[in-house]
Amino acid sequence: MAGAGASGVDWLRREGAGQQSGRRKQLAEGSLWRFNMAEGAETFSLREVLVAFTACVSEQREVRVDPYLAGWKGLVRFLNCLGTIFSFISKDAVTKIEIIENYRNSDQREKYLTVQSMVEYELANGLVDLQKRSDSGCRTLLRLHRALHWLQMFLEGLRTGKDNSKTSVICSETYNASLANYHPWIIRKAAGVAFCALPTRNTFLETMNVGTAEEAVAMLGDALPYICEVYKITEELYAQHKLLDLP
Ligand SMILES: CCCCCCCCCCCCC/C=C/[C@@H](O)[C@H](COP(=O)(O)O)NC(=O)CCCCCCCCCCCCCCC
Repeated sequence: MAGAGASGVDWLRREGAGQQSGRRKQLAEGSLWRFNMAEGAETFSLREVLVAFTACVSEQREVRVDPYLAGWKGLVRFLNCLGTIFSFISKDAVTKIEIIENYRNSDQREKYLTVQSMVEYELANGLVDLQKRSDSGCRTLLRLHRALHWLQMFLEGLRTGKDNSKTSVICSETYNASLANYHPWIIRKAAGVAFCALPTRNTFLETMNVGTAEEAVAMLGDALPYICEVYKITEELYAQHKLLDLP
């Protein structure tokens, strides 16, 4: 993939974005993700999150659900480290992650192995409500998918920002340009207040537990193309099936 690995940081190739290694096959099957997530409970490392997203896209360009959820779980852990002011956001993300995880643990788990198989299965079986809010996998994942767009822009803003830039400004600008369009006034207001509690860019990058701010920036540069790819494939799939406006 263009861009990935170009900076000479080889953690991505080692960890998941390289060839179809034995470990990647395990990742594809999902077992390792569930194991890791149970083990890794309290700590946060950006590396773990980014590795999860780099392992999402299969050779057939399908988006694997388990690493997708593992990536989000890691982000939620990070959000929890930032303080209770963010709990209303992490609670919502957890609810959505759990809805999809429950499908992955149900009798129909194989149908939810990839986003493509989930869409096909739910549409073919009339499980997607086009008129009103439901707990379908398609509708739930769409909320995370929209948030992934924000994440992509936010991480890019952090990566390219100046040393002394304000994380709160990067966060609110990217939020206003993406996710805010789907949120009512009250949520936008609460989010705006929470953003004010964010530390400066360099402190924020150091909180990611991957070394210095420069090392975190290099890692973001390596991983972002993979996050963009996950977003793009999902966006195209949802557009093709006219699912982008699910209530
Ligand atoms: C770094 C600071 C993180 C700021 C997070 C920015 C995103 C702000 C999202 C505000 C969401 C507020 C909570 C409620 C949302 C729901 O109304 C709304 C609609 O749901 P519904 O249709 O079921 O009613 N839900 C959503 O849009 C899904 C939101 C999911 C947000 C997950 C955000 C996780 C953020 C992780 C941050 C990690 C920072 C990156 C570091 C490497």
